[in-house]
Amino acid sequence: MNSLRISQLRKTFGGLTAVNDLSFSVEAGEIVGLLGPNGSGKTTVMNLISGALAPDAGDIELAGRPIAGQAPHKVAHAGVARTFQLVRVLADMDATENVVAGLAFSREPTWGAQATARAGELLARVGLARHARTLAGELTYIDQKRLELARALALSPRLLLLDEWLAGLNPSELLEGIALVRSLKDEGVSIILVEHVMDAVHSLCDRCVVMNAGAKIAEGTPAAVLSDPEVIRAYLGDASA
Ligand SMILES: Nc1ncnc2c1ncn2[C@@H]1O[C@H](COP(=O)(O)OP(=O)(O)OP(=O)(O)O)[C@@H](O)[C@H]1O
Repeated sequence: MNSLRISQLRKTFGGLTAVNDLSFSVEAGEIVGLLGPNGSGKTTVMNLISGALAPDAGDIELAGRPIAGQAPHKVAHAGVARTFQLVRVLADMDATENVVAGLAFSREPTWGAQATARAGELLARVGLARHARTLAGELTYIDQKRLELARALALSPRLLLLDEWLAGLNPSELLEGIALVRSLKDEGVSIILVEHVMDAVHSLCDRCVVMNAGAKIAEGTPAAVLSDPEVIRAYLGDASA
């Protein structure tokens, strides 16, 4: 049971309410798109789920266990892994070592030859087999994104948080990326996708939650929410601001 339940989640920064009584859930093997204009609170929600930030109020439960306000390593052990909007890799270590570092922090840590072999499998999975010994800092931007995903998968996540992971890919890389994300869903991983690439949202998301100014303004299938007048107004208002 990989489901995530978020209820009445709230986070303020000084006088600004970045997340305003937000509630939604993600079922096992479901991909939920978290959408909204710039500054609507999406990354803050990801930070609250992963433990990078503690909420001011509200509950977050993963597979029935409360995780809100716990330290990031505890949340990771509970089964939450993430990629970042701005890629974070260990630049002076090679791709294999980056993934081995992830494996050391997983729920069932592995080291040595077993970890190296597992890292090789994960690198192959994300299309990086030929760069196993390339320094992470020397990888292209796209390959660093792949590496970050391999490291997230090293945690054997129940829930994967993808923050604009498909942004900046060329059309063929995008198709590969979409197929990869879909294969994770097929394995039962629950996924929250923060994404501005609408082709990806349409083809991957079972459901979308749309935020504006910290609050949920719509929830439903990609087609339904993206034709919702309030959603269109929120995006156009943002674009013309
Ligand atoms: N650490 C922080 N301190 C103060 N304000 C913050 C902090 N983090 C986010 N905010 C503010 O909270 C609001 C929501 O920001 P957030 O980054 O969550 O939005 P977003 O929807 O992810 O935006 P984008 O699509 O541009 O990444 C913004 O007004 C932002 O300036």
